[in-house]
Amino acid sequence: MPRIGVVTFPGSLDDHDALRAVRLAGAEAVPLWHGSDSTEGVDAIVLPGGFSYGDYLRCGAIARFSPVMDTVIDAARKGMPVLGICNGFQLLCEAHLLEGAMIRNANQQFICRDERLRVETIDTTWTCAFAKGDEITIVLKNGEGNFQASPETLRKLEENDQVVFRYLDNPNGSANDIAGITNERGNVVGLMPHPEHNVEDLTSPSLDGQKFFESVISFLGTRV
Ligand SMILES: NC(=O)CC[C@H](N)C(=O)O
Repeated sequence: MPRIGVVTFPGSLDDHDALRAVRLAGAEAVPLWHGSDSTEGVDAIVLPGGFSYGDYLRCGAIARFSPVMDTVIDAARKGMPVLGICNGFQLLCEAHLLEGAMIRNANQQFICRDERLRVETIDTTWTCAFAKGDEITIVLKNGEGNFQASPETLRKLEENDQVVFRYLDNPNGSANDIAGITNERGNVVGLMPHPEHNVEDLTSPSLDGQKFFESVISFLGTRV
């Protein structure tokens, strides 16, 4: 059974939902602590949503220096699947595992609502169970979800097929309607909406989040 770690930082909020989503998808969920420099031999890592270090400086700017991040960065560079959800996506940008940065939502408000997204590429470890062009519903909830990057970086992301999700109805001013991106290798994915909240009928209008976790489990199963 694949082992998927979820890191808890001071101020993480959605680590328990991420652990539950991993378990429901059929993998072993391994809690990881930000202060440890070990990732306990896991096969993949989720950086969850929340308010690490109270969002001081910029969201994710302090958590990026947690001891565990050196190990996460090293593993990601060697190809380990890493998923950053919301605060986790902000953290991946701060750690330079993904390009671009998040600023305040264009309306200066915290936005919490279901979002329609289009899956733009399935060539990643976290989206291979989708079909290209799938339209899915995933909940969004953040204050700094407005993705921005230089014109050169945006061009590169588009040309290399590194835009993974786009908003159908851009809620926050993100450049090119970008809701999520990947690195060149396709093993590191970050997105602002929260797939771990869309895995159960009881609490969600869609189960579209399940496929993120099924994707990585199927990817890990094909790897020797
Ligand atoms: N849901 C989250 O992960 C929130 C991320 C961050 N604290 C923000 O408000 O933008």
